Amino acid sequence: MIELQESINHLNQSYVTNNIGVQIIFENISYTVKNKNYKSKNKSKDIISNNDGVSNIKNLKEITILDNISGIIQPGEMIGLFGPSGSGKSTLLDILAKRKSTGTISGKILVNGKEIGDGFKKYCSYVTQEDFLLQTSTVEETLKFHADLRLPDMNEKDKWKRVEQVLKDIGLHEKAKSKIGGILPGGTILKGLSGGEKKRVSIGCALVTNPSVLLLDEPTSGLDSVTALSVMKTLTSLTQKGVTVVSSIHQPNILIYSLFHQIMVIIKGRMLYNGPNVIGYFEKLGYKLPNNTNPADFCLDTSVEIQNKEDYNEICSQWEIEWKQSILEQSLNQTLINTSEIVYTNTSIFYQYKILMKRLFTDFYRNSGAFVTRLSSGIIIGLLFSACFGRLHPSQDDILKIAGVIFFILAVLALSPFTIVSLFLSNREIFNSERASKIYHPFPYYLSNITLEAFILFFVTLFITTISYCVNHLRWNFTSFIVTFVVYYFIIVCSDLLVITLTNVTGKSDLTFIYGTSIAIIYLLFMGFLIPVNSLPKSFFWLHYINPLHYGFATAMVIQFKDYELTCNPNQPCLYKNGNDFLNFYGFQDWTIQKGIPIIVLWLLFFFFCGYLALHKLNKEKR
Ligand SMILES: Nc1ncnc2c1ncn2[C@@H]1O[C@H](COP(=O)(O)OP(=O)(O)OP(=O)(O)O)[C@@H](O)[C@H]1O
Repeated sequence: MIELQESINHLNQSYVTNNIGVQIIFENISYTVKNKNYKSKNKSKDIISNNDGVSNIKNLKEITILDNISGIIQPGEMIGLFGPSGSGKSTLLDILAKRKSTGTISGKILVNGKEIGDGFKKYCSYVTQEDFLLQTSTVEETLKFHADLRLPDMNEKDKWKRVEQVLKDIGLHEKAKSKIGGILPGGTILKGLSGGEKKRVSIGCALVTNPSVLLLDEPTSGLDSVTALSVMKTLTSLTQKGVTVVSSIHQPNILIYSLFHQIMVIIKGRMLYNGPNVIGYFEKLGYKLPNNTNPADFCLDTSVEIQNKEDYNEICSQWEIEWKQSILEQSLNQTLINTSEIVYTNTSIFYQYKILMKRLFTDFYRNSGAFVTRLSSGIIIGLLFSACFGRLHPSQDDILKIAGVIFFILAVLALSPFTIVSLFLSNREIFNSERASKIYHPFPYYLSNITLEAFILFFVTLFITTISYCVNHLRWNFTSFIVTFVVYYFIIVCSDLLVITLTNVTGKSDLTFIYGTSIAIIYLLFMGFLIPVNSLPKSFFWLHYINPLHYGFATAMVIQFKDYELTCNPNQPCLYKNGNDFLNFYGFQDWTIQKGIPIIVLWLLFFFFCGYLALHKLNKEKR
């Protein structure tokens, strides 16, 4: 008993040197999801009415994906989860890892005899089928990132020791300083690790907490047989240290098959077999392994054959009775550590922000091409249009051109953030995967991204404003310049946040462009330059109220024209004797900087929260 308590204490201190043995028993697990194709007019036909599979499914309100599935996973064993495609392997792994965010789950999961608790996250890790890794990070940085966020109680030195140990465990000690590599947002290819090595890094990320249970969804998919074997051998070496490994797998070769201590076979959401001798069981059912046949292939072929039989449900029910009577009874009597005492602690939001900021700036530095492109396009556009307008004078001839410069700068600032759509979408997959692992809260992630964006936009705006001021000779004094810069900066950040919101809402670049450009066109049209607000048709008048660009334009115009002396040409009619007359024409005579800037800040805050809500609530990966 004392030994068991010591193990728990070790685990609660996070830096575990020995794995606790973890047994998982799941009993009568069912998982149903709402049928999106369900037609309400078919409500009365919930009962299957004909033999056409598609129309039958349409008649069902709910689809059962797992149906009363039970099984046992013993400590320190390697379990292979077999079954035809779509049988429910990934669903079962998701449920065991507590990662299902949709549907209804019923049944019981016992970890060492006790109901699964929150501490499970501390000693269970999950490796998804796809590798979601930041391309520009090195192997050791990737592992350290996970160590920083998953081992809150450990000091820096011990975290590095842990990273070293994991590098050895996954056999990538030599590649510690290599970049992950892959296609960067924007299309540049960064040379890095092979597919097998990336998979090892994904496994390594799961291993930093020294988990006692490792769940893997098809860790060998997309790998050649040699690499697949080497990955599976790495997993086997973990079981020798006491880790329980559960892995779904498609058609492993005989060498990989022989590494499994136990096999679970699922067909159509039901458990067909769970134990060490699947071949013997199939023989009992009348299916004999032919000579020179890979047992894994035989296993899959047989399970497909059984699932196509009309009585497959009875065969599964028969197995369940057998399993409950023989295996379950014995397993319930084992003495195991009470894992319900293990607590899971998260790192603080500030610490998460710091770690995410560090990774983001390293990524930014290493992939600064996107930044240079954004900056240079800002400079080129600024130079081009400033040169077109040329040097402007406070005269009747140039007054409209000065307003045109202000309008054009705001239009450029409103449209330029569309360049970030692909960057946000590519990082979203990594975010979704890390969020599912619950290693950080979405808020510090969002805030760190906005911080970086604000940093980049600062320079873009500074260049455009300075170029325009210098070339076009706008009203010059230091305060005017600074206030104009602040207005422009807030407007570009507003547009950026709007694009981020749309990206998070739609999740697709084409939709973001369609909605974004439509909004931008409306904003530009009702900004107050092309049609002064007091000339707007009554039915559209309200549109300028919900237009941050209008407030930006009005404020920038006031900075430029309030009490501005204008010269008149004696040979031409003098339309505006001074800047105030011109502001009057646009309906900005009562507008002030003190009114404009707070309203723009409120818009900024509004888009900031919209962007966050879209990321937090609408961007959830539905599993
Ligand atoms: N949330 C969900 N909503 C609707 N259908 C779902 C949901 N989750 C899973 N399914 C369906 O349940 C079935 C089982 O899916 P699952 O991914 O678990 O199968 P699998 O055995 O892992 O398949 P594969 O080997 O091809 O990856 C599939 O038909 C899948 O489309």
